[in-house]
Amino acid sequence: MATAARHTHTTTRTLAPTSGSAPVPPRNCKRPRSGTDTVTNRNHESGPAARFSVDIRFTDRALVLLFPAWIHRSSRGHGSGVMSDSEEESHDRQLKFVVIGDGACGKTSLATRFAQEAFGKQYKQTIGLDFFLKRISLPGNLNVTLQVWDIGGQTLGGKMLDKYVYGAHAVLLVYDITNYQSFENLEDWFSMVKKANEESDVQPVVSLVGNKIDLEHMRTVKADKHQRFCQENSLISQFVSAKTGDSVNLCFQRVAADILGVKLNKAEIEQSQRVVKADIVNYSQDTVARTVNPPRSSIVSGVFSVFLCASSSGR
Ligand SMILES: Nc1nc2c(ncn2[C@@H]2O[C@H](COP(=O)(O)OP(=O)(O)OP(=O)(O)O)[C@@H](O)[C@H]2O)c(=O)[nH]1
Repeated sequence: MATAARHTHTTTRTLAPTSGSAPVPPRNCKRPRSGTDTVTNRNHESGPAARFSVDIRFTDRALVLLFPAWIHRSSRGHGSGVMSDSEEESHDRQLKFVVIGDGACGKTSLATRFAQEAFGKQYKQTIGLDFFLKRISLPGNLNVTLQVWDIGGQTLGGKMLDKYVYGAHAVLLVYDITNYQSFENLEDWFSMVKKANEESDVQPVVSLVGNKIDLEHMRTVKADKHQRFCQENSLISQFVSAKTGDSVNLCFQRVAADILGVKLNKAEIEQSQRVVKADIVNYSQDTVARTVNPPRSSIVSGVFSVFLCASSSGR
């Protein structure tokens, strides 16, 4: 992750529990502000433990989130702030996972299922960026904390997207298996990933993730199309359901294991394929807004105000 660059600014923001409202943009957007602001982040647990400060560092190329040390060592994501002495002493490796793909393909649901073991039927568009933390264990007593950056589907073509992606250890390219357009648009998302990391020494491990496999009967993207895309681009192939939890943990574990050169055995793979029984619902096309990305020229990118400010000062 890049930390040194010509123009480096640091500011601190306090991430507060959920309420669903978007952050208020600062009045002067010429430069990143320093000091502490309160950002309302809908994906964070409520309660005092969910409140913590994050240093945000802007560089020419990247946006870097610096989490407080206790979060790095905490065993649960999103601020379960109670630690034992032994936890205090351990220090995990952190990996940055960026989750991208069209709006409504299920990125937030995937991250929420993974980090919080929860699923919401209602669609709430992610504005800009949201993030989650979760510690996982890999074979060989290897603990690793995953920073999951959930990028709003409307950011494609926006100014900040390459900064979010730069320096990622892993990129999950997510599409909805019932929505062909969301698969087709992955070409654009993938091109952006390659461009963003052109000058980076480390290239991310990229995985193609077909989500909503609980809706197999509505599939419009054939599995062989998915496999071909993986073969042509050397991607890790995965199918998941954020709704049922099918293969969600495995999805993150496989990629983390690949990055760290760890082999998962059959028992570990089977254990990670835990499925939650879900009701079969009549999945009406009208009930879920399909915000497939429009042509590039008409994209309006909405991001946290602080990130827009960084954009205008970083170049
Ligand atoms: N049936 C089914 N529905 C899902 C699944 N994953 C997500 N959804 C639904 O799809 C809708 C969109 O999910 P989100 O996770 O908000 O999508 P997103 O990709 O984060 O969307 P943006 O914030 O616009 O980028 C929601 O109504 C979810 O409940 C899944 O695995 N199966």
